[in-house]
Amino acid sequence: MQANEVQGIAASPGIAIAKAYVMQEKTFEVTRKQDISAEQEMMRLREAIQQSRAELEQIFHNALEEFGEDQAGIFEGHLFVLQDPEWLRSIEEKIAEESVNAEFALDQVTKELIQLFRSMKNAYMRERSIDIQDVSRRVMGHLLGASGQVDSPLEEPVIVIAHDLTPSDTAGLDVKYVVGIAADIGGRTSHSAIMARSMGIPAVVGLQNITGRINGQTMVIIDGMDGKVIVNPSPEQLAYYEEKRDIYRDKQEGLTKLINEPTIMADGRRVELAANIGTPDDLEGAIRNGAEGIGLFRSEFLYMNRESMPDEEEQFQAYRKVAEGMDGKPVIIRTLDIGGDKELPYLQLPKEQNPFLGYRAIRLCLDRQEMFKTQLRAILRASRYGLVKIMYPMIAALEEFRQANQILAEAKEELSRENIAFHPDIEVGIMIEIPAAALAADALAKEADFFSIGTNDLIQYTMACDRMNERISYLYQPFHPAVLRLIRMVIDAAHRKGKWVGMCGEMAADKMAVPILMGLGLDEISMGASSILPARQLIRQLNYGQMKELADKALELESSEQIRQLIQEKVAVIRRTDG
Ligand SMILES: C=C(OP(=O)(O)O)C(=O)O
Ligand SMILES: [Mg+2]
Repeated sequence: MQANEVQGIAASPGIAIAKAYVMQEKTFEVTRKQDISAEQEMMRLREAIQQSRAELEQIFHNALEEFGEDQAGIFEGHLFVLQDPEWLRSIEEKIAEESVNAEFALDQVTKELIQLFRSMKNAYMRERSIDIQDVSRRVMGHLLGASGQVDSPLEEPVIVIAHDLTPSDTAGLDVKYVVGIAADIGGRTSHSAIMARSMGIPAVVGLQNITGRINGQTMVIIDGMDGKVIVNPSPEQLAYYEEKRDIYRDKQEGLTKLINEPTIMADGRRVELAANIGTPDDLEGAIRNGAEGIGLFRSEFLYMNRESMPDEEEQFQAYRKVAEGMDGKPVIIRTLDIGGDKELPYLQLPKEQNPFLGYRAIRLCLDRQEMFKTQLRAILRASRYGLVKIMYPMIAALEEFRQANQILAEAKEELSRENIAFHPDIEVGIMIEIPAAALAADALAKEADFFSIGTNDLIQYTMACDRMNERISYLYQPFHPAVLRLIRMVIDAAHRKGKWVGMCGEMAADKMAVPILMGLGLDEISMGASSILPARQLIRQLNYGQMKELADKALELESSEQIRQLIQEKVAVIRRTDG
C-alpha cells in the first residue's frame, strides 16, 4: 500500500477518477435559553416539524420518480422518525419540565436517542442512528431558520467526499455529476453504500478520516472493488487505474446486456438462475443483477444479532417484502438453519462436542415446534403475495421431512380456522446437504416437490472435513468423485420422479463447476447476486449435449485433480469454438 492510498470498506464496485468535492457538514450552534414560554417553544417545534414533513414528502415523491422504491423508502423511513409520537413527546416534556428552548430540547433528546441506537448490537440498527440525525438536522434547520443546503451546485463530474453522506445530503446533490463516493464512516449497509449501489456509482466507506486528507479540487481515485481511495495519484497510478476502469466497464457493459435475458444454453436448454439472500435488503441487488428467482432465502439472518426471536408479524413482513419484490418469480424460503457455526444466544442452546453434527436446523425446529410453527405461519401468510416455496434444511431422514410437513399442516389448519389467507398448494422442498439424504434421494423425491443441493455442507459431511478449518481445506473438494457422484444421484433420483433440482451452495457460483453442473442436468442454480451475470454469460455459451458428455467423462475419473484438468481443457476449447 502506498502512502497516498487509504483503505476502507468496498461499498459499491467500479473505478472512479475525478476531482474531489468535499461536502461541508452543516453545523448548528445550539444554545440553551431559559427565559422562554414553553407554549411558544412547543408551537415553534411543531411548526418546524410540519415544514420538515412537507419537505420530506416532496423529496420522497421526487426520489420515487427518479430512483425508484428503494431510495424513496429511505425518506419514507425519515417520515416515520419525524412522526414518532414518542420522540415528539420526549422533546415537549423537556421543554416543559426544564423550561428550555425547542432547539436545545431537540438537540438533547436526539443525542440520547442516537447514543442508544449506536450501542445496539445489530449493525443495521446502529446505522439507523444516521436517519435520526438526518431528520433532527432538518428540523433544526427550520427552527434556526437556516437552509438545509450549504453546498454550491455541482457543475462537473466529481467524487463526493463526506464525513457521512446522509440521504438528505444525497437528495440535495445533482447526482448526474457524482461519479464516486468516499465517506469517513459507514459500512456495507449504510445509506451511502446502499445509495451508491443502486445508482451504480463506485463507493468506499469507513475510511475514518478521508475528509481530513482531502481538500476540494484534489484529484482522487476510488476503487470500489478493493475498497481503496488514492489521493493525488501519481502518473503510474493514474495509468494503472484508468486501465482497470476500462476493463471493468467493458466487462460490465457486456454483462448488463444480459440482465433481462433468459438463461438459455447454446442448444436451447433453459435453466433458472436465482439469487441467494439473507435479508430483504439483499433483494435490490438480486433484482439489479437479473435474478430469475430467490433460490435460497437464509431466514436465520432475521433471527440473528438481536436479543429475542422475531415474532410472526415481523417475519411475515420480511417474507412478504421479498415475495412482492420478486413479482411472481419463485422465492424459496429456507426455514431456520441455526446451530453449527450460526449461534442464537437467546435460544440458550447447549454446548456440544460436535456442533456441526448436533442439535441444529430441522432437528432443533422439530424439537421446538412452537417456534417452528410461528415461522411456518409467517411463510404461509406471505405465500399470498408471490410465488413462495418452503425448504427444510439438513434433512437426513424421511421421517424428519414428514414430521416437518405435519407441523406445516397444523399451521395451515390454524390459519384456515382463523380465516387467514395463504396459498394452500405451496411447494415444499428439501435441502440435500447430508450424504444420507443424497444416497436416499429416491425415497425423498417421492414426497418432496423439489430438491436444492447445499454443497457447502454436503462437501463437508462427505469428506468429513470442517468447512471452516483452514488447516484441512485441501480436503474440501467440490470436484471429488464422491461429491460429484452424490450430486448426480440426487439429480437423477429427482428427475425420475418428475421433480426439479437446484443447487444453492457456493459450488453453484464456481465457474469451473458450472459446466459440469449443467451437464449433470441441474434445473436451477442459485448464488450471491454479483455472481449471477457472469454465470449467465457462461451458461449461454455452453452446449448442453457437450456438457453432458463432459460430465459423463468426469464421473469416470478418479480424483479431483483429474476432473479439474478435464474441465479446464474441454471448456476452454468449447468456449473458443462456440462462443
Ligand atoms: C447453502 C448451504 O447452506 P448454508 O451455507 O447456509 O449452510 C449449503 O450448505 O450449501
Ligand atoms: Mg447448509
